[in-house]
Amino acid sequence: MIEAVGLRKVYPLKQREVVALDGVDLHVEQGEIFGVVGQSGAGKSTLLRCVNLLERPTSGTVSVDGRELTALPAAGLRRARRGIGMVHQHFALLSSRTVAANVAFPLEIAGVPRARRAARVGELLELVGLADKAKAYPAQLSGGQKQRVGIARALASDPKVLLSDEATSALDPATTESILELLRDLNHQLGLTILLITHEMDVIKRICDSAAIMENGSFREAGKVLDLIGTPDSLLAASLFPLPATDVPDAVALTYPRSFDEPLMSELTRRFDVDVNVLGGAVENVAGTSVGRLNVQVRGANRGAALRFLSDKGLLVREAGR
Ligand SMILES: Nc1ncnc2c1ncn2[C@@H]1O[C@H](COP(=O)(O)OP(=O)(O)OP(=O)(O)O)[C@@H](O)[C@H]1O
Repeated sequence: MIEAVGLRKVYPLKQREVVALDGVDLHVEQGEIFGVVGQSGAGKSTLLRCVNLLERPTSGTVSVDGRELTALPAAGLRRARRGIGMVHQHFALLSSRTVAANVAFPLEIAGVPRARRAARVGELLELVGLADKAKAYPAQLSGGQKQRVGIARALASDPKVLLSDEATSALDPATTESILELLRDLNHQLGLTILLITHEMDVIKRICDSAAIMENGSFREAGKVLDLIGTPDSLLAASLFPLPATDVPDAVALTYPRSFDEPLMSELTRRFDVDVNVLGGAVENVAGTSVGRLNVQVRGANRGAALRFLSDKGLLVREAGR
């Protein structure tokens, strides 16, 4: 659905050049939520702006829904952009307009007649759970409600793709959760493809099907979240489930790349007569699967065979202690 190939963006400054994107290949499938995570300055916002061509890449191509945006003339690009909604970190609402008028704004610009506009705004406010706030002004809303208005406005032209620029960074944890849930619901209900940028690993854990870790203008790692977690030495797995360094003897770091029905640890102690002591870590539900990483001390004469058993079962096993 979104295909970017060899994206480079160089900002020429007076003294030097800033390479904000350094050869990014992005592949977002239809109907998935793809999260790009990275620290400040990694190039995330530049990437998002290059995807809808708010910013023209220095080189490389961008296609959305089969159309190469980088090859379109200005009028074609304006039309294509209607198929791409955008949600902003600080909501970007017009303070002098009511909630309904904010949501109607892109429809007015597109020349949609008044009656159709009103009906569509009603549907959109219903969709984001704000039907009772149509006449309120942005100043009368909470942060989460403002972001719901931002989302409704982004969906006004019925886009197939939604770009989210740190949509939850200005929100408290409970509100973040409810906005992420809304994005997940919209993704399911409307088949909406979502490309989001975030600096919060939790956002990736909560709602993303695929993810990329961005550093210095390029992707260090990209793919399906569950595949990446199951890849040995995955940076994403280590970032999603950080393990403290341990100097406990005979410790191993175990990665669970999928759910296991059987009680592996009790089977381990029974079959191999080893002592197992969980030192730390977490296993959590990601995309309906229990995945995570644990530091576990495994001691006993059959330790080697016990670890081989875990690896044969599909866990990733790494020596962690001395
Ligand atoms: N208009 C611009 N002119 C010059 N340099 C820019 C411009 N926009 C971004 N940059 C530089 O490009 C690099 C990437 O910036 P970008 O905003 O894309 O990163 P980011 O990962 O989104 O960071 P943040 O999370 O802080 O928004 C940074 O070094 C930034 O200073």
